Amino acid sequence: MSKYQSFPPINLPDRTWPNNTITQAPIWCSVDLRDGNQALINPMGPAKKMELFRTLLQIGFKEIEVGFPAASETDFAFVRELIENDLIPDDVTIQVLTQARPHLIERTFEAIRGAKQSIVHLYNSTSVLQRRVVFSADKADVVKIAVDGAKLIHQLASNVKDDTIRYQYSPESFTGTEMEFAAEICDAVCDVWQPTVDNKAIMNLPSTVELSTPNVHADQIELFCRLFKHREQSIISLHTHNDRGTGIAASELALLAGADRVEGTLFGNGERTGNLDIVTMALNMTTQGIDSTLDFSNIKEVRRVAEFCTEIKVPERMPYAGDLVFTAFSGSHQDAIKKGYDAMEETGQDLFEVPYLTIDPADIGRQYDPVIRVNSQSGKGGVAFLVENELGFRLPRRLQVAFSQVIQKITDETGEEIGSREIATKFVDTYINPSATLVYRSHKPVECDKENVERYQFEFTYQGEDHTILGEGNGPLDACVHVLTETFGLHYDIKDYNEHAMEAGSGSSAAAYILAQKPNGEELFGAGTSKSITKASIMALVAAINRSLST
Ligand SMILES: CC(=O)SCCNC(=O)CCNC(=O)[C@H](O)C(C)(C)COP(=O)(O)OP(=O)(O)OC[C@H]1O[C@@H](n2cnc3c(N)ncnc32)[C@H](O)[C@@H]1OP(=O)(O)O
Ligand SMILES: CC(C)C(=O)C(=O)O
Repeated sequence: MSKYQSFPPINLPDRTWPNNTITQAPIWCSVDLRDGNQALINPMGPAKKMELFRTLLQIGFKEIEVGFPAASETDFAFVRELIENDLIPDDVTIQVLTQARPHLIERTFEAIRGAKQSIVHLYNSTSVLQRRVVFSADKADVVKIAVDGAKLIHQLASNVKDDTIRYQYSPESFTGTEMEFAAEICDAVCDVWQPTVDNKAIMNLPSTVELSTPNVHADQIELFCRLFKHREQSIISLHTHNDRGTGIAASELALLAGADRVEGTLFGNGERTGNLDIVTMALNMTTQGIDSTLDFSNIKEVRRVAEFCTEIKVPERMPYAGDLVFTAFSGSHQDAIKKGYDAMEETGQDLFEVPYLTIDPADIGRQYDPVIRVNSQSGKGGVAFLVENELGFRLPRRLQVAFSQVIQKITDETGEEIGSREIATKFVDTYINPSATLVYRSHKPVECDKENVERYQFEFTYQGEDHTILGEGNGPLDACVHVLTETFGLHYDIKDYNEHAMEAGSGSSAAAYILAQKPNGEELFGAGTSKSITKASIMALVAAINRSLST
């Protein structure tokens, strides 16, 4: 016999879940303060618990498992503090976990005394393996543990006035349990609790350990729902762990299979490989146009609190929240992202359609500017994107190509990433303010009696000497070209010209780009920016000439 064996498939040829789609958010329950906390090297103290609780409220959780109060004094005191200081909003229900042992159940009820509404969460393990090696119990013994626990809970709850207590049962290690037995034990618990359609019990079906592919998990949920007699009177809840790295997929498919509720934690903290990551699952819904009901519009703050409370860092590649997930280094990605943003701006469309991005980073409080970073693997698109972001210049295509070669040379030499500020500075130094032999001071129109000819008076400083010169042409730029050729012997033709208005607030109203050509065929770009488009274009021409003079 080999050391490992494959997980047996579920015999469900008429499964329906593959034809379903997720159309609405489930009921979410955060278990950060319980399952998340019990898995920490340093479990949270009261202050951290309170900070995390407040953050969970801000995110919008309406059900929060606040601890295992019978297991620890810290948890007990925390639950008391929430209740006694009236810190639980009216629309939020706290949940507390207990084993099916009388002294623990009794202590749990002491903890929740006075709560406006609470969920008492009873669990015992039901899997084949745990029955054999942990409890040395047969099925009947395991059902008895659950039923005895359920009876005591029912009895203690009936002493609490106003019916403020709801019931939850978890056949822990559900995924390693025979589905017939899981349904049998849940039905036995429900026979005690007598849930109704208006007052449902929660049946939480934990993938305590993730044992199979997500489709098998979905089969298990669908089959359970068929076998379970109290389906109509129950909320079916999921609690996936991530041992195979597919906890989110398992929960998503299990929603298709009929589940109503999902337990999980922020960024997937929890035992071993962690619980289901609610942030990712919720934002996956957002990207499908579904209102997740949770607010992650400031994901950086959620991450800060989670990292502080758990002392665990969110990895760089973590969906939505990781430092690098809105960053494209490679050229073709950068090019496509830039084109995507440009196309959206041009069409003014609402639908977010940018290649390589599933969500608008701004929707979760992240910024556009780190979307693209540049290293030796980058191309013109990324460089141009950053120049536009930093300076507002929309470079013509040929200038994008030319400038990306300038940057490529730097990144090849250093072997490192180059920041957007550094790129912007390089652009300005190269194309706007190269070292100046020729300085443009001013120009103004003067009278001219020739037909179709304009005359201008220019002021230049050339090689340190000031000059006031008259020039003629079909416009100021043409007149300038003539003046520079005739007065200083600077013979340049204008091969290409582009201009655009700058974004409001940039301080300049226009940008101009000129590709100037020397008689020997050499071509040089220059750029200029000014409130006057004419000035911007003369400055661009002068910048191109200065570049040629300095090489
Ligand atoms: C999958 C999950 O995450 S479940 C939640 C797990 N969380 C925790 O365990 C964190 C807090 N736990 C604790 O502080 C402790 O385990 C306590 C206080 C709950 C119990 O402590 P102890 O009484 O020392 O028992 P211990 O932790 O060793 O538990 C094992 C005993 O509980 C029994 N047991 C375990 N789970 C259950 C259950 N759900 N219902 C009834 N009995 C149970 C076991 O059979 C075993 O009994 P035995 O000692 O007669 O063999
Ligand atoms: C108590 C249950 C829900 C649990 O934490 C698990 O099975 O992982």
